[in-house]
Amino acid sequence: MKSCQSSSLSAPQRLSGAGAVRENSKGIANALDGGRFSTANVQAAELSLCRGQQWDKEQSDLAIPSVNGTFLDFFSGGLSSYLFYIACWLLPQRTQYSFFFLYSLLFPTAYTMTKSKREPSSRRRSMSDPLAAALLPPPNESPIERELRLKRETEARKTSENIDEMIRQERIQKKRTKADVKVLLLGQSESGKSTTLKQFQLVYAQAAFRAERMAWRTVIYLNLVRSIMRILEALSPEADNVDDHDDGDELETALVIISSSGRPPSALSGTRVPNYESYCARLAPLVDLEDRLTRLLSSPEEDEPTRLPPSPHYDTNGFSNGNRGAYRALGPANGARPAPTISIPQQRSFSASPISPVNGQALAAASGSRSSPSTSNGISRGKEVSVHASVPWKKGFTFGGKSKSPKTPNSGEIEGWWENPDDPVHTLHACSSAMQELWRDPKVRQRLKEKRIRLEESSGFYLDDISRITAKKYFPTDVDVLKARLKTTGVVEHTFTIPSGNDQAEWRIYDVGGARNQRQAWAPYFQDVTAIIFLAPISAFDQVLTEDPRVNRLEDSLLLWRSVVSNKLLANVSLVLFLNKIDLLQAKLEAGVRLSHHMINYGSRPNDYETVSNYFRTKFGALHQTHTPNKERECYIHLTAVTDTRRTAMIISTVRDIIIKVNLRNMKLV
Ligand SMILES: Nc1nc2c(ncn2[C@@H]2O[C@H](COP(=O)(O)OP(=O)(O)OP(=O)(O)O)[C@@H](O)[C@H]2O)c(=O)[nH]1
Ligand SMILES: [Mg+2]
Repeated sequence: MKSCQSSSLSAPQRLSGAGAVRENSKGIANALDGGRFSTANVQAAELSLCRGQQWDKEQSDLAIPSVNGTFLDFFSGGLSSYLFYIACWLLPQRTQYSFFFLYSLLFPTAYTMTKSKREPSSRRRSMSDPLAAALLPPPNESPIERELRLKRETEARKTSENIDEMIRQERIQKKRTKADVKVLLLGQSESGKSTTLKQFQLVYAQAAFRAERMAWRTVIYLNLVRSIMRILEALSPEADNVDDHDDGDELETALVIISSSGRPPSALSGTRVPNYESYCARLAPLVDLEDRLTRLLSSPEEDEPTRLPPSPHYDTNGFSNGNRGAYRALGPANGARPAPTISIPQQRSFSASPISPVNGQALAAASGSRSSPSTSNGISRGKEVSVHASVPWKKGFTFGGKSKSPKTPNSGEIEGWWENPDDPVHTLHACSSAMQELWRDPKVRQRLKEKRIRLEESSGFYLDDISRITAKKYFPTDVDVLKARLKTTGVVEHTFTIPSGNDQAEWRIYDVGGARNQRQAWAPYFQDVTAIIFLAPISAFDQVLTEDPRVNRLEDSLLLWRSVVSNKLLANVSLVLFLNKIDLLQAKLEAGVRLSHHMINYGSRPNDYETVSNYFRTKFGALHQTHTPNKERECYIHLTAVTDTRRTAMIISTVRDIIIKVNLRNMKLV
């Protein structure tokens, strides 16, 4: 009866579910004599197993009913034991325990009824209590036997306690090594949160990342088309008569960069682009294509940017109102997590005048649409189009379902799309040379410069790669996917299995929408969070918020950072700060944009990258020092350009080690 020997049972064996119980019941069955399966036998053996005692067959001889007894004896003892035995084999572990519990409640009554004729009352009572039955001293026990028995019992108790302690320790150890890590990516819109998440995918879920590359083709096409549309819009003579910031919701942050002093005079009467109308005519098919790509990525019913519930008064600390940025922090009234959505910012259409006779219809749909909110085919212009994350937009981009080729076995990507006449690549391919001419045209560049439009800072910038991207067999590279811009709304959870010492841990990373109307969705995710990676795009010191063109983006980042570091709910959460977009910062400073023009406090310090980046590091670090409710907490600051794959992979590895270390330390304290 090997399994009854507690010392030979390791803790995992004892915890290993139905198998262990079956093994035990087999041992019990073997121990029973000549088919004398009885309630007390089984109970005593099972209990001695549970208590870590050597099951003593002699104990089972304590007036056990047998199949040779009366019918009632058989029913209460024999039949029920059979039932128990069968249940041990058939039922899952949890059910076995319930069954065993019920069984011991029901049958002892019948059993004691049958035995009452033969047993003294004390024994009867004890037999109705399985534990007492198992521990009952033999009748006529001598003092020496008693002493031995008590010694045995003490040893058994000690063994049992040791096993319990082993189990407890194993549980703690398991929790430590397999601990779930929960990371929140926070920061304003376009700070680089989703790009950081893609970098995590590239490092820890490369196969899945690569398998999805094809789906990003649609987003990349849309990003490119929108860049072209923006240029045409900027060149439009009508655009000069309209204030660029009349409706902040419709602008993308990085597109139009206007200093606090307002529109430069050259923007109003500047360089004329003689080929403007010709460009409009040649690029007119892109108007429809833009709508089509937007539709492809959108949920049919969705025309609201977000479906977040109204924000209640949830704020306690942090997320205080900034002087200009009203941060209400907050979560849904019932604490429920809002449904995640992804949005693609829709752009204004350009205006062409006069309408080309060739492409007049397409252009007509686009022209004058500043005043008309929708196109001929019903898509709202100037409004963000949203797609719920539940919409499987990444799957099966067959563009009309006509792609006859199957998916490749390894990557799941669609083959032979270029043979499908409905594929958007054909329209792009046809417009490719016009797009390249437009982007290379020195007059166009001059006009954009006059209007202080720096498209190269804009998200989804693919204008230097037009010929590659519009090629019929274009296949997005990793970097293309990293650069693709798809605005997040709501909160999207991603799970990774990440090496952690000799083991692996499950990481849940939450990518949130960073626009102001999205921030109310963050708070419900603060609970149990292990670490926050906060992204502050420090290149944005001369830019304004899309949501509120009166607010400087860097100021918004600083206020948001202060709200996070001062939040008491997050007092014990590890903080990692990415001062992001340093590549753009460097380019901007080299182009002569002065930080002191936008941050008066910067004073007369040198305008070089080293000094500026150190200034930001100190400024953000000092905010943490001053406002953190936990003075022990360290804040880890990195200067990043999260579109740089190699560098970011190294930073992610460092961040992972930090988070694991801090997490382990915190758990030991718990
Ligand atoms: N050049 C450069 N571009 C970056 C960097 N980080 C992000 N981007 C680009 O900036 C754009 C916005 O980045 P996202 O990751 O979508 O921003 P987000 O924080 O998720 O924005 P929301 O979803 O609106 O909250 C993308 O097109 C990125 O490719 C960077 O360090 N350098
Ligand atoms: Mg995002």
